[in-house]
Amino acid sequence: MHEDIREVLLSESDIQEKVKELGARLTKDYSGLNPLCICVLKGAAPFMSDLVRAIDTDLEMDYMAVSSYGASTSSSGVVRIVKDLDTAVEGRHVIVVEDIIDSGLTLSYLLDLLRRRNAASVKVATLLDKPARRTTGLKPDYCGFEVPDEFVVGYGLDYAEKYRNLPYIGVLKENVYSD
Ligand SMILES: O=P(O)(O)OC[C@H]1O[C@H](OP(=O)(O)OP(=O)(O)O)[C@H](O)[C@@H]1O
Ligand SMILES: Nc1nc2[nH]cnc2c(=O)[nH]1
Repeated sequence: MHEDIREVLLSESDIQEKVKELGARLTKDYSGLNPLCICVLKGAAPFMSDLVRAIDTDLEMDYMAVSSYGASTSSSGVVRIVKDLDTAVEGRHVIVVEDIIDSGLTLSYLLDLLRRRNAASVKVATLLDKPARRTTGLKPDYCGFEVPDEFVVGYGLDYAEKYRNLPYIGVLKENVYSD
């Protein structure tokens, strides 16, 4: 799989250092609040699992899976819940954990839903932000890195379900898409 990568944008140590930094900020901001960290499957799973271990205060974890209809490398904005939360969010301080915000459509839908369920607060922690493609006014509260307008893979992010287990973030060679 490494041979399919044209360029590494963020190395494993870049990512791990940033995760520690975000964890320290979240520890400070959420101490005593017992936040509910919601991982948006599947892409955010590696980030969630590293991030929660960098947060040094009580928290709970839950998982949600949504699917957006559309082409494999872009989001259509139509979102369907594939797996809902097991936890009631009413009155909870929620942190939505994402791997990437691109158009922002997936997250806009989720934030609306969590607010309608009367969460006490809803904030967003994302590893990557691709602001060039935003079609909503959404801005993450905690963000690891801004990335250019390119399709990235690794550390949870896939192309056709591959590359999620790369420990770094990279861009694929052109021929991978045509194969
Ligand atoms: O800002 P948007 O344009 O809505 O795109 C961002 C969403 O796209 C990716 O998920 P994807 O639908 O690829 O599912 P996956 O996490 O299971 O790979 C990513 O994990 C975000 O949830
Ligand atoms: N793998 C991957 N999924 C995405 N979903 C939205 N943007 C991206 C991206 O750049 N890479």
